[in-house]
Amino acid sequence: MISNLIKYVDDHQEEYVQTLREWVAVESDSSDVTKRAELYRMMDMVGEKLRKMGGKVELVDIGEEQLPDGSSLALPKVVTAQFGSDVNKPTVCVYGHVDVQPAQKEDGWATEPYNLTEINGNLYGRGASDNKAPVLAWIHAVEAFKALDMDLPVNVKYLIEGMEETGSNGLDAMIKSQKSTFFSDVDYIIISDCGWLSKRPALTYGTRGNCYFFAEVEGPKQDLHSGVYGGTVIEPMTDLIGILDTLISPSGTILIPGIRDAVAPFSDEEWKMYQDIEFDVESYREKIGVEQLMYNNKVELLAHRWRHPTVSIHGINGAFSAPGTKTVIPAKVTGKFSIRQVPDMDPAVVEKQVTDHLHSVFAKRKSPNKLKVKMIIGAKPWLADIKHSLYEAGKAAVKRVFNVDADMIREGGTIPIARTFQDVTEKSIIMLPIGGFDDGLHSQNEKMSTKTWHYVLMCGLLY
Ligand SMILES: CC(C)C[C@H](NC(=O)CN)C(=O)O
Repeated sequence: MISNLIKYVDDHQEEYVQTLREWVAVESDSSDVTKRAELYRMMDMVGEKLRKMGGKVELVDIGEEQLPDGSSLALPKVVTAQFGSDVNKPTVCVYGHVDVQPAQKEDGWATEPYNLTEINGNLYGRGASDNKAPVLAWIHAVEAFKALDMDLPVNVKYLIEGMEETGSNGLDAMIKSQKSTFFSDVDYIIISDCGWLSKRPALTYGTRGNCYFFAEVEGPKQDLHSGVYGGTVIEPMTDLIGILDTLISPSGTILIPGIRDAVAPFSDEEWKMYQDIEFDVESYREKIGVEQLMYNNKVELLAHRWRHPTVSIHGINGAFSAPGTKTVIPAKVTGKFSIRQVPDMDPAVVEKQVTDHLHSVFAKRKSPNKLKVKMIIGAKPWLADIKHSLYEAGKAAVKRVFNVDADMIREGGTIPIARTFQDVTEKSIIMLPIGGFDDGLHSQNEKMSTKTWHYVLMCGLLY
Protein backbone atom coordinates (compact mmCIF):
# COMPACT_ATOMS: atom_id res chain seq x y z
CA MET A 1 0.00 0.00 0.00
CA ILE A 2 1.41 3.34 -1.07
CA SER A 3 0.02 5.05 2.07
CA ASN A 4 2.19 2.79 4.26
CA LEU A 5 5.24 3.76 2.22
CA ILE A 6 4.43 7.44 2.50
CA LYS A 7 3.91 7.13 6.25
CA TYR A 8 7.24 5.30 6.54
CA VAL A 9 9.00 8.07 4.65
CA ASP A 10 7.28 10.74 6.77
CA ASP A 11 8.32 8.97 9.98
CA HIS A 12 11.99 8.68 8.97
CA GLN A 13 12.78 12.30 8.08
CA GLU A 14 15.25 12.78 10.91
CA GLU A 15 17.14 9.63 10.03
CA TYR A 16 17.38 10.73 6.39
CA VAL A 17 18.81 14.10 7.40
CA GLN A 18 21.31 12.39 9.72
CA THR A 19 22.55 10.10 6.92
CA LEU A 20 22.89 13.10 4.62
CA ARG A 21 24.82 14.88 7.38
CA GLU A 22 27.26 11.94 7.55
CA TRP A 23 27.66 11.92 3.77
CA VAL A 24 28.15 15.69 3.48
CA ALA A 25 30.83 15.50 6.21
CA VAL A 26 33.01 13.53 3.79
CA GLU A 27 35.09 15.95 1.68
CA SER A 28 34.73 13.88 -1.46
CA ASP A 29 36.12 16.56 -3.79
CA SER A 30 37.16 14.65 -6.92
CA SER A 31 39.14 17.57 -8.37
CA ASP A 32 41.57 17.67 -5.43
CA VAL A 33 43.94 14.70 -5.47
CA THR A 34 44.91 15.34 -1.85
CA LYS A 35 41.32 14.47 -0.88
CA ARG A 36 41.33 11.12 -2.68
CA ALA A 37 41.27 9.07 0.56
CA GLU A 38 38.01 10.82 1.47
CA LEU A 39 36.56 9.87 -1.89
CA TYR A 40 37.52 6.21 -1.38
CA ARG A 41 35.86 6.37 2.06
CA MET A 42 32.73 7.88 0.52
CA MET A 43 32.40 5.02 -1.97
CA ASP A 44 32.80 2.50 0.88
CA MET A 45 30.00 4.26 2.80
CA VAL A 46 27.67 4.03 -0.20
CA GLY A 47 28.49 0.33 -0.63
CA GLU A 48 27.90 -0.31 3.06
CA LYS A 49 24.53 1.48 3.06
CA LEU A 50 23.27 -0.58 0.10
CA ARG A 51 24.67 -3.81 1.54
CA LYS A 52 22.83 -3.20 4.85
CA MET A 53 19.60 -2.90 2.87
CA GLY A 54 20.17 -6.39 1.49
CA GLY A 55 21.45 -5.44 -1.97
CA LYS A 56 23.92 -7.45 -4.01
CA VAL A 57 26.73 -4.90 -3.94
CA GLU A 58 30.01 -4.66 -5.83
CA LEU A 59 32.76 -2.06 -5.69
CA VAL A 60 34.08 -2.10 -9.23
CA ASP A 61 37.73 -1.20 -9.84
CA ILE A 62 37.90 1.21 -12.81
CA GLY A 63 41.66 1.67 -12.91
CA GLU A 64 43.85 4.72 -12.51
CA GLU A 65 44.02 8.30 -13.73
CA GLN A 66 47.17 9.93 -15.05
CA LEU A 67 48.05 13.15 -13.25
CA PRO A 68 49.67 16.13 -15.04
CA ASP A 69 53.03 15.41 -13.30
CA GLY A 70 53.13 11.96 -14.94
CA SER A 71 52.20 9.99 -11.81
CA SER A 72 49.05 7.91 -11.54
CA LEU A 73 46.35 7.61 -8.90
CA ALA A 74 43.66 4.97 -8.35
CA LEU A 75 40.20 6.15 -9.38
CA PRO A 76 37.47 5.71 -6.75
CA LYS A 77 35.66 2.42 -7.23
CA VAL A 78 32.18 2.51 -8.77
CA VAL A 79 29.43 1.08 -6.56
CA THR A 80 26.90 -1.17 -8.27
CA ALA A 81 23.99 -2.78 -6.44
CA GLN A 82 21.02 -4.91 -7.31
CA PHE A 83 17.66 -5.37 -5.60
CA GLY A 84 15.52 -8.09 -7.17
CA SER A 85 16.00 -10.14 -10.33
CA ASP A 86 12.45 -11.12 -11.23
CA VAL A 87 12.38 -11.73 -15.00
CA ASN A 88 8.74 -10.72 -15.09
CA LYS A 89 9.47 -7.22 -13.85
CA PRO A 90 11.21 -4.35 -15.64
CA THR A 91 14.62 -3.33 -14.29
CA VAL A 92 15.49 0.30 -13.65
CA CYS A 93 19.01 1.49 -13.02
CA VAL A 94 19.52 4.61 -10.90
CA TYR A 95 22.70 6.54 -11.67
CA GLY A 96 24.18 9.17 -9.35
CA HIS A 97 27.45 10.51 -7.99
CA VAL A 98 28.79 11.27 -4.54
CA ASP A 99 31.85 13.34 -5.42
CA VAL A 100 31.56 17.11 -5.04
CA GLN A 101 33.00 20.38 -6.33
CA PRO A 102 35.57 22.18 -4.14
CA ALA A 103 34.30 24.30 -1.21
CA GLN A 104 35.91 26.36 1.56
CA LYS A 105 34.28 28.59 4.16
CA GLU A 106 36.51 31.46 2.92
CA ASP A 107 34.83 31.28 -0.51
CA GLY A 108 31.95 33.11 1.18
CA TRP A 109 29.88 30.35 2.77
CA ALA A 110 27.67 31.41 5.67
CA THR A 111 28.12 27.97 7.28
CA GLU A 112 30.86 25.30 7.23
CA PRO A 113 30.46 23.63 3.81
CA TYR A 114 31.08 20.11 5.11
CA ASN A 115 28.88 20.47 8.19
CA LEU A 116 25.25 20.04 7.09
CA THR A 117 23.32 22.88 8.68
CA GLU A 118 19.55 23.25 8.69
CA ILE A 119 18.19 26.80 8.43
CA ASN A 120 14.51 27.52 7.75
CA GLY A 121 13.82 24.19 6.09
CA ASN A 122 16.98 24.21 3.97
CA LEU A 123 19.95 21.87 4.46
CA TYR A 124 23.17 23.74 3.64
CA GLY A 125 26.32 21.84 2.72
CA ARG A 126 28.58 21.00 -0.22
CA GLY A 127 27.05 18.20 -2.24
CA ALA A 128 23.67 18.47 -0.48
CA SER A 129 21.89 19.01 -3.81
CA ASP A 130 24.64 17.93 -6.20
CA ASN A 131 24.23 14.97 -5.77
CA LYS A 132 24.23 13.36 -2.32
CA ALA A 133 20.60 14.01 -1.25
CA PRO A 134 19.18 12.93 -4.64
CA VAL A 135 21.21 9.68 -4.48
CA LEU A 136 19.95 9.10 -0.95
CA ALA A 137 16.35 9.80 -2.04
CA TRP A 138 16.50 6.86 -4.45
CA ILE A 139 18.15 4.68 -1.81
CA HIS A 140 15.50 5.63 0.77
CA ALA A 141 12.72 4.81 -1.71
CA VAL A 142 13.92 1.18 -1.96
CA GLU A 143 14.76 1.08 1.75
CA ALA A 144 11.11 1.91 2.57
CA PHE A 145 9.87 -1.07 0.52
CA LYS A 146 12.43 -3.36 2.17
CA ALA A 147 11.68 -2.15 5.70
CA LEU A 148 7.95 -2.74 5.20
CA ASP A 149 8.65 -6.10 3.63
CA MET A 150 6.82 -4.98 0.49
CA ASP A 151 7.49 -6.38 -2.93
CA LEU A 152 9.32 -3.92 -5.19
CA PRO A 153 7.24 -3.29 -8.33
CA VAL A 154 10.45 -3.25 -10.41
CA ASN A 155 13.95 -4.68 -10.04
CA VAL A 156 16.27 -1.83 -9.04
CA LYS A 157 19.96 -1.44 -9.82
CA TYR A 158 22.23 1.38 -8.68
CA LEU A 159 25.38 2.70 -10.30
CA ILE A 160 27.01 5.32 -8.09
CA GLU A 161 30.31 6.91 -9.09
CA GLY A 162 32.87 9.28 -7.57
CA MET A 163 34.36 11.22 -10.51
CA GLU A 164 31.37 12.97 -12.12
CA GLU A 165 32.58 16.45 -11.28
CA THR A 166 35.78 15.90 -13.23
CA GLY A 167 34.21 14.27 -16.27
CA SER A 168 33.39 10.72 -15.04
CA ASN A 169 36.91 9.42 -15.69
CA GLY A 170 37.00 5.66 -16.19
CA LEU A 171 33.22 5.24 -16.30
CA ASP A 172 32.83 5.06 -20.10
CA ALA A 173 35.12 2.03 -20.22
CA MET A 174 33.34 0.37 -17.29
CA ILE A 175 29.91 0.78 -18.94
CA LYS A 176 31.23 -0.61 -22.22
CA SER A 177 32.76 -3.61 -20.45
CA GLN A 178 29.56 -4.31 -18.47
CA LYS A 179 27.13 -3.87 -21.39
CA SER A 180 26.36 -7.59 -21.55
CA THR A 181 26.58 -8.21 -17.79
CA PHE A 182 25.34 -5.51 -15.38
CA PHE A 183 23.37 -3.70 -18.11
CA SER A 184 22.02 -6.79 -19.90
CA ASP A 185 18.66 -6.76 -18.08
CA VAL A 186 18.40 -2.98 -17.49
CA ASP A 187 15.34 -1.53 -19.23
CA TYR A 188 15.51 2.11 -18.14
CA ILE A 189 18.00 4.48 -16.57
CA ILE A 190 16.99 7.20 -14.09
CA ILE A 191 19.20 10.17 -13.27
CA SER A 192 18.45 12.81 -10.64
CA ASP A 193 21.48 15.05 -11.01
CA CYS A 194 19.83 18.30 -12.03
CA GLY A 195 17.42 20.94 -10.73
CA TRP A 196 14.02 22.45 -11.44
CA LEU A 197 13.79 25.61 -13.49
CA SER A 198 11.45 27.42 -11.10
CA LYS A 199 9.23 26.56 -8.14
CA ARG A 200 7.39 24.06 -10.34
CA PRO A 201 8.53 20.43 -10.45
CA ALA A 202 10.13 19.42 -13.73
CA LEU A 203 11.36 16.59 -15.91
CA THR A 204 14.62 17.11 -17.80
CA TYR A 205 15.06 15.87 -21.37
CA GLY A 206 18.41 17.32 -22.43
CA THR A 207 21.81 18.33 -21.10
CA ARG A 208 24.66 20.28 -22.68
CA GLY A 209 28.08 18.68 -23.09
CA ASN A 210 31.35 20.10 -21.83
CA CYS A 211 34.76 20.44 -23.47
CA TYR A 212 37.17 21.64 -20.77
CA PHE A 213 40.54 23.07 -21.85
CA PHE A 214 43.85 23.97 -20.25
CA ALA A 215 45.88 26.58 -22.20
CA GLU A 216 49.38 26.83 -20.75
CA VAL A 217 51.76 29.69 -21.64
CA GLU A 218 55.33 29.28 -20.43
CA GLY A 219 58.04 31.94 -20.58
CA PRO A 220 61.00 32.66 -18.29
CA LYS A 221 62.67 29.97 -16.14
CA GLN A 222 61.14 31.41 -12.98
CA ASP A 223 58.85 34.18 -11.71
CA LEU A 224 60.39 37.65 -12.13
CA HIS A 225 60.31 41.01 -10.29
CA SER A 226 58.17 43.28 -12.48
CA GLY A 227 60.23 46.35 -11.50
CA VAL A 228 63.52 44.73 -12.41
CA TYR A 229 62.38 42.83 -15.54
CA GLY A 230 59.05 44.46 -16.54
CA GLY A 231 59.37 46.04 -20.00
CA THR A 232 62.16 43.71 -21.05
CA VAL A 233 60.32 40.36 -21.33
CA ILE A 234 57.13 39.32 -23.12
CA GLU A 235 54.96 38.21 -20.26
CA PRO A 236 53.12 34.83 -20.33
CA MET A 237 50.10 36.35 -18.55
CA THR A 238 49.74 39.07 -21.21
CA ASP A 239 49.87 36.40 -23.92
CA LEU A 240 47.35 34.22 -22.11
CA ILE A 241 44.85 37.02 -21.51
CA GLY A 242 45.28 38.11 -25.14
CA ILE A 243 44.39 34.69 -26.51
CA LEU A 244 41.58 34.04 -24.01
CA ASP A 245 40.04 37.33 -25.11
CA THR A 246 39.66 35.93 -28.64
CA LEU A 247 37.30 33.15 -27.52
CA ILE A 248 34.09 35.12 -26.97
CA SER A 249 32.84 38.65 -27.65
CA PRO A 250 31.45 40.89 -24.88
CA SER A 251 27.92 40.18 -26.14
CA GLY A 252 28.40 36.40 -25.99
CA THR A 253 29.25 35.47 -29.60
CA ILE A 254 31.77 32.65 -29.73
CA LEU A 255 34.63 33.76 -31.96
CA ILE A 256 36.21 30.35 -32.66
CA PRO A 257 35.86 29.71 -36.41
CA GLY A 258 33.37 26.95 -37.30
CA ILE A 259 32.24 26.32 -33.73
CA ARG A 260 28.51 26.80 -34.42
CA ASP A 261 28.49 24.90 -37.74
CA ALA A 262 27.08 21.70 -36.22
CA VAL A 263 24.50 23.31 -33.89
CA ALA A 264 21.05 21.86 -34.63
CA PRO A 265 18.61 24.56 -35.84
CA PHE A 266 16.09 25.89 -33.31
CA SER A 267 12.74 24.55 -34.53
CA ASP A 268 9.33 26.25 -34.35
CA GLU A 269 8.15 23.40 -32.12
CA GLU A 270 10.95 24.08 -29.65
CA TRP A 271 10.21 27.80 -29.73
CA LYS A 272 6.59 27.04 -28.84
CA MET A 273 7.59 24.72 -25.98
CA TYR A 274 9.90 27.36 -24.50
CA GLN A 275 7.20 29.99 -24.91
CA ASP A 276 4.75 27.88 -22.86
CA ILE A 277 7.16 27.42 -19.90
CA GLU A 278 6.40 29.56 -16.86
CA PHE A 279 9.64 31.42 -16.18
CA ASP A 280 10.15 34.92 -14.89
CA VAL A 281 13.23 36.53 -16.44
CA GLU A 282 13.21 39.39 -13.94
CA SER A 283 13.31 37.16 -10.85
CA TYR A 284 16.04 35.09 -12.49
CA ARG A 285 18.05 38.31 -12.95
CA GLU A 286 17.40 39.41 -9.38
CA LYS A 287 18.33 36.04 -7.94
CA ILE A 288 21.70 36.06 -9.69
CA GLY A 289 22.28 39.65 -8.59
CA VAL A 290 23.25 41.20 -11.93
CA GLU A 291 22.07 44.51 -13.40
CA GLN A 292 21.53 43.17 -16.87
CA LEU A 293 21.21 39.78 -18.56
CA MET A 294 22.41 38.95 -22.06
CA TYR A 295 18.78 38.42 -23.18
CA ASN A 296 15.59 39.81 -21.70
CA ASN A 297 13.27 37.70 -23.78
CA LYS A 298 12.26 34.42 -22.08
CA VAL A 299 12.60 32.18 -25.14
CA GLU A 300 15.99 33.59 -26.12
CA LEU A 301 17.25 33.35 -22.55
CA LEU A 302 16.20 29.72 -22.14
CA ALA A 303 17.57 28.83 -25.56
CA HIS A 304 20.95 30.33 -24.67
CA ARG A 305 20.93 28.50 -21.36
CA TRP A 306 20.02 25.09 -22.76
CA ARG A 307 20.60 24.67 -26.45
CA HIS A 308 23.27 27.07 -27.68
CA PRO A 309 26.98 26.58 -26.98
CA THR A 310 28.84 28.98 -24.73
CA VAL A 311 32.35 29.68 -23.47
CA SER A 312 33.17 30.28 -19.79
CA ILE A 313 36.60 31.19 -18.47
CA HIS A 314 37.04 29.56 -15.06
CA GLY A 315 40.47 30.47 -13.76
CA ILE A 316 44.19 30.96 -14.24
CA ASN A 317 46.58 28.64 -12.48
CA GLY A 318 49.94 30.22 -11.62
CA ALA A 319 48.47 33.73 -11.38
CA PHE A 320 48.94 35.70 -8.19
CA SER A 321 45.54 35.69 -6.49
CA ALA A 322 46.15 36.39 -2.80
CA PRO A 323 44.71 39.59 -1.26
CA GLY A 324 48.12 41.39 -1.13
CA THR A 325 50.06 43.31 -3.78
CA LYS A 326 52.84 40.98 -4.91
CA THR A 327 54.53 42.61 -7.97
CA VAL A 328 55.41 39.42 -9.76
CA ILE A 329 55.62 38.40 -13.41
CA PRO A 330 54.45 34.76 -13.30
CA ALA A 331 56.68 32.50 -15.38
CA LYS A 332 54.03 29.99 -16.35
CA VAL A 333 50.25 30.39 -16.36
CA THR A 334 47.47 28.01 -17.32
CA GLY A 335 44.09 29.36 -18.40
CA LYS A 336 41.12 27.09 -17.71
CA PHE A 337 37.98 27.45 -19.80
CA SER A 338 35.19 25.27 -21.04
CA ILE A 339 32.72 25.17 -23.88
CA ARG A 340 29.23 23.87 -23.16
CA GLN A 341 28.20 22.16 -26.35
CA VAL A 342 24.86 21.09 -27.75
CA PRO A 343 23.51 18.62 -30.34
CA ASP A 344 25.01 17.98 -32.94
CA MET A 345 28.45 19.24 -31.84
CA ASP A 346 31.21 16.68 -31.40
CA PRO A 347 33.96 17.10 -28.74
CA ALA A 348 36.64 15.76 -31.13
CA VAL A 349 35.78 18.48 -33.66
CA VAL A 350 35.56 21.15 -30.94
CA GLU A 351 39.00 20.10 -29.67
CA LYS A 352 40.55 20.68 -33.09
CA GLN A 353 38.71 23.97 -33.70
CA VAL A 354 39.78 25.39 -30.32
CA THR A 355 43.37 24.15 -30.55
CA ASP A 356 43.83 25.46 -34.12
CA HIS A 357 42.25 28.80 -33.22
CA LEU A 358 44.40 29.38 -30.13
CA HIS A 359 47.63 28.43 -31.91
CA SER A 360 46.71 30.69 -34.82
CA VAL A 361 46.02 33.78 -32.65
CA PHE A 362 49.08 33.03 -30.54
CA ALA A 363 51.29 32.81 -33.66
CA LYS A 364 50.10 36.30 -34.68
CA ARG A 365 51.46 37.68 -31.40
CA LYS A 366 54.98 36.55 -32.43
CA SER A 367 55.69 35.73 -28.82
CA PRO A 368 58.79 33.73 -27.85
CA ASN A 369 56.76 32.00 -25.11
CA LYS A 370 55.45 28.45 -25.52
CA LEU A 371 51.73 27.62 -25.77
CA LYS A 372 50.30 24.18 -25.01
CA VAL A 373 46.55 23.49 -25.39
CA LYS A 374 44.97 20.35 -23.96
CA MET A 375 41.34 19.22 -23.76
CA ILE A 376 40.88 17.68 -20.29
CA ILE A 377 37.16 16.78 -20.48
CA GLY A 378 35.23 15.94 -23.64
CA ALA A 379 31.67 15.17 -22.49
CA LYS A 380 28.91 14.97 -25.10
CA PRO A 381 25.44 16.57 -24.91
CA TRP A 382 22.37 14.38 -24.38
CA LEU A 383 18.79 14.63 -25.61
CA ALA A 384 15.81 12.34 -24.88
CA ASP A 385 12.58 11.62 -26.70
CA ILE A 386 9.93 13.23 -24.53
CA LYS A 387 7.22 11.14 -26.17
CA HIS A 388 8.73 7.98 -24.60
CA SER A 389 6.55 6.16 -22.05
CA LEU A 390 9.21 6.90 -19.38
CA TYR A 391 8.28 10.57 -19.58
CA GLU A 392 4.58 9.75 -19.48
CA ALA A 393 5.20 7.82 -16.21
CA GLY A 394 7.29 10.73 -14.88
CA LYS A 395 4.54 13.23 -15.67
CA ALA A 396 1.93 11.03 -13.94
CA ALA A 397 4.08 10.70 -10.78
CA VAL A 398 4.67 14.46 -10.60
CA LYS A 399 0.99 15.17 -11.15
CA ARG A 400 -0.01 12.79 -8.37
CA VAL A 401 2.42 14.15 -5.77
CA PHE A 402 2.38 17.87 -6.60
CA ASN A 403 -0.99 18.16 -8.34
CA VAL A 404 0.56 20.24 -11.14
CA ASP A 405 1.92 19.38 -14.58
CA ALA A 406 5.70 18.97 -14.72
CA ASP A 407 7.70 21.57 -16.65
CA MET A 408 9.53 19.86 -19.51
CA ILE A 409 12.99 21.41 -19.34
CA ARG A 410 16.58 21.06 -20.49
CA GLU A 411 19.69 21.50 -18.36
CA GLY A 412 22.52 23.88 -19.23
CA GLY A 413 24.98 21.75 -17.26
CA THR A 414 26.51 18.43 -18.15
CA ILE A 415 26.05 14.86 -16.98
CA PRO A 416 29.04 13.39 -18.79
CA ILE A 417 27.86 9.79 -18.68
CA ALA A 418 24.28 10.35 -19.92
CA ARG A 419 25.19 10.11 -23.59
CA THR A 420 27.37 7.03 -23.01
CA PHE A 421 24.46 5.29 -21.29
CA GLN A 422 22.30 6.09 -24.29
CA ASP A 423 24.84 5.14 -26.97
CA VAL A 424 26.36 2.04 -25.34
CA THR A 425 23.43 0.45 -23.50
CA GLU A 426 20.82 1.69 -26.02
CA LYS A 427 18.42 2.10 -23.08
CA SER A 428 16.13 5.06 -22.54
CA ILE A 429 17.01 7.58 -19.87
CA ILE A 430 14.84 9.94 -17.86
CA MET A 431 16.14 12.76 -15.70
CA LEU A 432 13.95 13.46 -12.70
CA PRO A 433 15.37 16.57 -10.99
CA ILE A 434 15.54 16.56 -7.16
CA GLY A 435 17.08 20.00 -6.85
CA GLY A 436 15.47 23.41 -6.42
CA PHE A 437 16.13 26.20 -8.94
CA ASP A 438 18.00 28.14 -6.24
CA ASP A 439 20.12 25.34 -4.75
CA GLY A 440 23.44 27.05 -5.54
CA LEU A 441 25.10 24.07 -7.22
CA HIS A 442 28.90 24.43 -7.40
CA SER A 443 28.48 27.76 -5.62
CA GLN A 444 28.61 29.14 -2.08
CA ASN A 445 25.81 28.04 0.29
CA GLU A 446 24.68 25.02 -1.73
CA LYS A 447 21.50 23.63 -0.18
CA MET A 448 18.68 21.13 -0.47
CA SER A 449 15.21 22.08 0.67
CA THR A 450 13.79 19.42 3.01
CA LYS A 451 10.40 19.87 1.36
CA THR A 452 11.62 19.33 -2.21
CA TRP A 453 13.72 16.38 -1.13
CA HIS A 454 10.81 14.78 0.70
CA TYR A 455 8.25 15.30 -2.07
CA VAL A 456 10.47 14.16 -4.89
CA LEU A 457 11.33 11.05 -2.89
CA MET A 458 7.59 10.33 -3.00
CA CYS A 459 7.66 10.76 -6.79
CA GLY A 460 10.34 8.09 -6.75
CA LEU A 461 8.04 5.79 -4.78
CA LEU A 462 5.24 6.34 -7.25
CA TYR A 463 7.36 6.22 -10.35
C1 LIG B 1 31.86 18.02 -16.80
C2 LIG B 1 31.34 18.84 -15.67
C3 LIG B 1 32.41 19.02 -14.65
C4 LIG B 1 30.11 18.20 -15.07
C5 LIG B 1 29.31 19.07 -14.15
N1 LIG B 1 28.13 18.35 -13.82
C6 LIG B 1 27.25 18.73 -12.91
O1 LIG B 1 27.36 19.74 -12.25
C7 LIG B 1 26.05 17.82 -12.70
N2 LIG B 1 25.56 17.93 -11.42
C8 LIG B 1 28.97 20.41 -14.79
O2 LIG B 1 29.72 21.38 -14.57
O3 LIG B 1 27.98 20.50 -15.52
